[in-house]
Amino acid sequence: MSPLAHRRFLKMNGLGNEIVVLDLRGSDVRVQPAEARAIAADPASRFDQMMVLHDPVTPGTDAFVRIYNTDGSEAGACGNGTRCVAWAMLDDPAMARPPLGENLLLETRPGLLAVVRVSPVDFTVDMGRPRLRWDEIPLAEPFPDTRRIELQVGPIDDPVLHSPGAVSMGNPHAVFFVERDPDSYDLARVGPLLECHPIFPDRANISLARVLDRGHIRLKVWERGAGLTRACGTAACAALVAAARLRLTDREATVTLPGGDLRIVWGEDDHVRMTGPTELEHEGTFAPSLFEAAA
Ligand SMILES: N[C@@H](CCC[C@H](N)C(=O)O)C(=O)O
Repeated sequence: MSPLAHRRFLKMNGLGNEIVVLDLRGSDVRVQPAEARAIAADPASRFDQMMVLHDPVTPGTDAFVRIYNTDGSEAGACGNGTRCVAWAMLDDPAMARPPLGENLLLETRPGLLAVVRVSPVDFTVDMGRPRLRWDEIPLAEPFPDTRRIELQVGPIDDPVLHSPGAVSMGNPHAVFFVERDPDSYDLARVGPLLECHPIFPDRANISLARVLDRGHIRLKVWERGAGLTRACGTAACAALVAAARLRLTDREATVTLPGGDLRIVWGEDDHVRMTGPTELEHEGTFAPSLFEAAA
């Protein structure tokens, strides 16, 4: 039987980005990709990302968090999920471990994330420094300037999408700036092709960004390993960074996604901070039968 059978989980969302939080602290259980896919396929535990809590690795941190996409792949970062983890670790009766104050320090594969509570359900996450060098993103070939990389969709002399900014927020992002409403593009069709384009050796999250004014971006995201989602925190950070690098916006903006608004600030200390809400939907336990096909 899978060690995940009968485990309790929380189904949450961050602006409609579907998140499952699973606490594996105190055990050495690791989620296998097939188990993650089985959990995502069940309507009760459907997720865009599953945030799995493990015992802290670095002294002074509150937990080590592994992040799984719907397709079972692991992601280095998830902004909306990080806020949900913070809520769970502070407020869920089974996951909260006093004495935790109102702040947390979480660790993920790429680094540390400091989280500050700003209301009962809103959190600010310090998402760290954007990585902008081609080999850090990573891209498959050298681009001295990642503000606009050579990549286009459509006819060579009249592309539909072209020259995205490339940014890593702990995970790879390509941000295409568009003139029309992002909903008027068929992102469900071009997203999978761009996600797996050979220029992105680790695949990439693909965003369409329309700058409404210097403090406001409208964004739609095709997520690596998860598809179209209602919100993506790291994509919102990447879009603000890509836009500010091109002087299209200031270093602070509201990013409006299908699920709602995130406030993003790229500070003078080079750290990107994201503020947004969390919502608890329900809790549940994984039925053993969920994992039969995954065994
Ligand atoms: N929804 C997340 C980002 C999820 C990770 C992504 N699909 C990847 O593989 O990098 C967010 O809120 O940041």
